[in-house]
Amino acid sequence: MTPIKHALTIAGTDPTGGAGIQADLKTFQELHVYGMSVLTSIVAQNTMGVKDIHHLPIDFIELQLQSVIEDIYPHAIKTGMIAQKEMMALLATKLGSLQNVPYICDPVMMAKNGDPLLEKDVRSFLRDTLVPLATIVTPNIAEAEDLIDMKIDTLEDMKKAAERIIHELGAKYVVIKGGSLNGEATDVFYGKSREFHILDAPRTDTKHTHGTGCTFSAAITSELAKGIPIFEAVKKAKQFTAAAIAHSLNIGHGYGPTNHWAYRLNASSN
Ligand SMILES: Nc1ncnc2c1ncn2[C@@H]1O[C@H](COP(=O)(O)OP(=O)(O)O)[C@@H](O)[C@H]1O
Ligand SMILES: Cc1ncc(COP(=O)(O)O)c(N)n1
Repeated sequence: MTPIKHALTIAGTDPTGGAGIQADLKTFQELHVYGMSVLTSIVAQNTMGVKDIHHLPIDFIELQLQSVIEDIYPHAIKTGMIAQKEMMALLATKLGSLQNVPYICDPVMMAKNGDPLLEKDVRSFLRDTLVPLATIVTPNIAEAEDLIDMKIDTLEDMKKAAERIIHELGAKYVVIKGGSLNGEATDVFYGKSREFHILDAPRTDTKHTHGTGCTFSAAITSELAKGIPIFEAVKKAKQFTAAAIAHSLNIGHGYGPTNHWAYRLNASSN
């Protein structure tokens, strides 16, 4: 029997189930990894936007993390919405002390409608604390622009930004997600081997992309938990997310959620 792999997400919540912790757990389950979660912030949000955010006390985040680690040791860990400097400092200490656990840093900054999940003044702290520890960091265009303070309009810009994220900020690998640029849905993968890989998928003409970034990074986390090599993990995550967007559910009144079970249905019909 294949041994069970466990993945942990440390992130904020989305009560409508499309993004944040909820999207991560659905993705882990679909990719046959046992999912665990540590909550950082409880977010009153839906597909239309963010109404309010309640941050959990630092001691309580630490206690949740300790409760998981001492009992069911994760094979991979991702962070999503980490909104306060104190949270970043705690997680940098804790994640820095874990040996050989792949760490996927999704530098979440805002919801799909543009509402902030992370205030501007703490973004540089994220860049300096968590990003350098990452096995892979997964910014979208706006997040990459923020991390290295440069405008990104073209594929060439994405490649330059990827180089700077690796060589200046210190993550091992990066995938910059091009979902918000025009044309195909093109992402750029780059890392310590200094090779670029361009990941293309046809763009689905839809506004229902709430939670795509969370889903993508959670899928990478699942594959790394299974011990899959990093570029293979990113390719699988791209396919998983593309299927989830292509078969999005058309529910809610704003930027609707993706379909986390679409990849499974596609796979079983092939
Ligand atoms: N309309 C779309 N059609 C197909 N793929 C998409 C679309 N929008 C985003 N993607 C893909 O979904 C993944 C998540 O990207 P993106 O939506 O840019 O992240 P975020 O949610 O962090 O803004 C990337 O692989 C991106 O290329
Ligand atoms: C708690 C939380 N985390 C992240 C996102 C962004 O999601 P995405 O960029 O995947 O649409 C969100 N809306 N809420």
